[in-house]
Amino acid sequence: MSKSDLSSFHEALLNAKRILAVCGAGLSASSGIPTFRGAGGMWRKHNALELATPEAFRKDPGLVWQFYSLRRHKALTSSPNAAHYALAELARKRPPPEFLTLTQNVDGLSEAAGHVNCPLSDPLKSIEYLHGSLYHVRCARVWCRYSRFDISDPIVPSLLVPSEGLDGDEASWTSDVELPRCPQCKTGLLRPGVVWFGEELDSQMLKRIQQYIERDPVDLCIVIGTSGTVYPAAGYANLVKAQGGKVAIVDIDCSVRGNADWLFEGDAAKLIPEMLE
Ligand SMILES: CC(C)NC(=O)[C@H](Cc1c[nH]c2ccccc12)NC(=O)[C@H](CCCC/N=C(/NCCC(=O)O)S[C@H]1O[C@H](COP(=O)(O)OP(=O)(O)OC[C@H]2O[C@@H](n3cnc4c(N)ncnc43)[C@H](O)[C@@H]2O)[C@@H](O)[C@H]1O)NC(=O)OCc1ccccc1
Repeated sequence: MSKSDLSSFHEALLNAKRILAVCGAGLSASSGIPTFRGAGGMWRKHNALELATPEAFRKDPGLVWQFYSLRRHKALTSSPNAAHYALAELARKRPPPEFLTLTQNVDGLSEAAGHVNCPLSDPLKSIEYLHGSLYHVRCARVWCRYSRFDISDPIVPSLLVPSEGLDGDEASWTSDVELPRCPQCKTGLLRPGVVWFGEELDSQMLKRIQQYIERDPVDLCIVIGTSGTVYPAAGYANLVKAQGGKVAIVDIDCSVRGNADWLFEGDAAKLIPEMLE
């Protein structure tokens, strides 16, 4: 059986009682959302991964807010692709606890495709947002609990994304911009409600995922458009493999991908609908 044998994958999907999907930036790539490692992971001479840290925000909140204002603008003006819809469709056909999706993406495109958690099946989830959302903002002061859902674009006038976008010339952007402030404590800056490097993921969520994987063996793990370099997200497929479950990897470049039962090389937006039909 070749590793890209769709019929054996379909059979495994059909017979699977518990399925896990782990998604990364590659899932949203063909919706026009840049990946982290695409374009060398650089945004204006800054390493995107370095901007996603509490240290960067402490050092230059204006720069970090420009980075996130652009990503909010990009995500708000982008649409889900066929892979987002196919995953949402499978979630409807295989309600919790049959199918759980873990996404590292903060762009809201899975949600926009209707891939949402049904309150009736609480506390069981269809999808877990490992790294938060661009549309959830909260006070940066640890003792202030203020937060809100916010899709305004820009979130404050001075963070308007110049028409030529932020990748344009430096001049179009200054760092002493008027930043969004906390309306509750009046002293704190608001920050994007995403999990930055060095920050803990939501412990309740991590417990739910652990229970999902440990309660009954996961038969099939589908790893979609992720370089598998960021933890704990990158560890779940190996956990499934260690339990005797099977792993399928979908990536535009499978050349460096190791121990999987299936390797489907290509655009997730094209392959996922075929795999999940
Ligand atoms: C870099 C890495 C080594 N560092 C970590 O993992 C760290 C530290 C760490 C913890 N445990 C470890 C164990 C070992 C080593 C290090 C660690 N983890 C943390 O800090 C986590 C928090 C991590 C979350 C960070 N926040 C993000 N996002 C939100 C913000 C934001 O988005 O701005 S991570 C962010 O980057 C990651 C990017 O990875 P991908 O999504 O995979 O994207 P990438 O561009 O890399 O790859 C895209 C893939 O798609 C493919 N592709 C492209 N186009 C397509 C296409 N069209 N179709 C299909 N595939 C495609 C490409 O080929 C490629 O393979 C995503 O997770 C994304 O969410 N917190 C934590 O563990 O807390 C406790 C703790 C803390 C400290 C020390 C110990 C314990």
